[in-house]
Amino acid sequence: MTKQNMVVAEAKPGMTLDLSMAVSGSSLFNTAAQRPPAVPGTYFTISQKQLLQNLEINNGARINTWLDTMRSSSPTHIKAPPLSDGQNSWILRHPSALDVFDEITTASKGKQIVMFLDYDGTLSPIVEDPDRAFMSDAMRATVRKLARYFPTAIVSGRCRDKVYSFVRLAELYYAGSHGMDIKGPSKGYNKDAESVLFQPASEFLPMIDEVYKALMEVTKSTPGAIVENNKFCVSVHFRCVDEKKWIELAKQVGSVLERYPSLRLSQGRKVFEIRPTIKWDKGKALEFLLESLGYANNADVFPVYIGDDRTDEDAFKVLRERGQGFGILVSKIPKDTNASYSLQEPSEVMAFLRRLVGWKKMSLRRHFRMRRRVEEIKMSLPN
Ligand SMILES: O=P(O)(O)OC[C@H]1O[C@H](O[C@H]2O[C@H](CO)[C@@H](O)[C@H](O)[C@H]2O)[C@H](O)[C@@H](O)[C@@H]1O
Repeated sequence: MTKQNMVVAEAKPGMTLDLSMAVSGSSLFNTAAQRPPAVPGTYFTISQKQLLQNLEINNGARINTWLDTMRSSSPTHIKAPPLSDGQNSWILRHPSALDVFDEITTASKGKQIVMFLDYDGTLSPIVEDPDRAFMSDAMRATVRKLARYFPTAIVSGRCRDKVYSFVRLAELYYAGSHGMDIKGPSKGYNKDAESVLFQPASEFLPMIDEVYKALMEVTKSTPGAIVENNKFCVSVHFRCVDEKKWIELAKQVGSVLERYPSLRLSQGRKVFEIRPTIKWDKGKALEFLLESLGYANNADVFPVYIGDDRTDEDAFKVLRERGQGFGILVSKIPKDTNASYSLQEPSEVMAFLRRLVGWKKMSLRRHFRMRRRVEEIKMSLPN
C-alpha cells in the first residue's frame, strides 16, 4: 500500500474508525463493499511512519470496529425494516426456496444435484450452549434420505469430529473448520471416496492450539465467554456475555491476536471466528468437493448450498460466479447475500429437503415406469 492510496479516518472522540485496512491480518472486512461507509469530510492521508505512531489508536479503532459488528449482529440491534418495501423487495430478490420449488427442480433437470449443508442455524437451531446444538431425529432422517439420492456434504465452522458427533451419518462428506478439514464418506457412494482427506492448514495446528489456550486464559474473567477449539480455527462466543462486557472481551481477544499476524478474525452469529489467513474457505471447500466427486469441469452438475452465516457467503459467491446451482440463505431477516433464495429457519430447511427427496423419488419412479413400458413395447413387437 502506498502513501498516496492510504486513506485513514480522522480520530474524533467516540467515533468508530475504519482502520481495518491498515491492521493487517485482522480485518473484518474482505472487500471495500463490506467496510463501513465513509463519512464525508473526515478523511485524510498519512504516511507509514505516522501510521506506526498511531498504532495505539489503530488498536483502539480495531476494537471499536469489532464492537460495532458485535452490536450489529445482535438481534437487539437489528432494526426491523419498515414493514414495507425493504422486506418486500428483499423477498422478491431472494424468494423462499419453498415457494419457487418447481422453478428450482426445473432448472436442475438432467443435471446431478449435489447438496452442501451448513450445520448450526441450518440443520440445528441456534442455542446458547454450543455443545448442545443437537439436530432433531427428524432432521437426521431427512438428511439420511437426501444422501440416498444426492451426494451430500456438511460444511461447518466446527471441528469435523464434533459436527460428525452431532450428525452421525457415515455416508456424508464432512468439511469441518470452515472447510479446512475435509473427509469423504466412510460408507456409500464409491469406494475411492473413503480416501478423500484434505487439510490445507495443518501447519497451523500448533499455533491454533497455543491461541486456544491463550484465549481460554485471557477470557476466563469474562462471565459467559466460551472458547471453542475447532481444530484449525477457534471460536470465541459472546452470546451469553453481558453486552456491557463486550468491549472487555473484544480487548482480550485483540490482545492475543496482535501476537499472531498470520491469523485473521471474522464474526459469525455472536461469535468471533479466528483462523489462518490462508486462502481457503467454505467456497474453496465446495469447489474441492465437486472436484473430488468428478464434477470439476462438468456442466451437468447442480450444486445447492444451504447456510445461515457470513462464512457461507464464500460458498454462495462461488456458485454465483460459476453460474451453477444456487445458494439458499437461512434467515428471518433481510441480509446482504450472494444466495439466490431464502428459507426462514431449520424447520423450513427440513421441509425443503423433504420435498427434494419426494420430487426425486417421483421422477425416478416415472423414469423406471417409462423404461418398463418401452421394454414391454419392444417385447410385443414381432421379431
Ligand atoms: O458453520 P456452522 O456450522 O454454522 O458453524 C458456525 C459456528 O456455529 C456454532 O456457533 C453458533 O451456534 C451455537 C449453537 O447454536 C451458538 O451458541 C453460537 O452463538 C453460534 O455462533 C459453533 O459453536 C461455532 O464453533 C461455529 O464456528
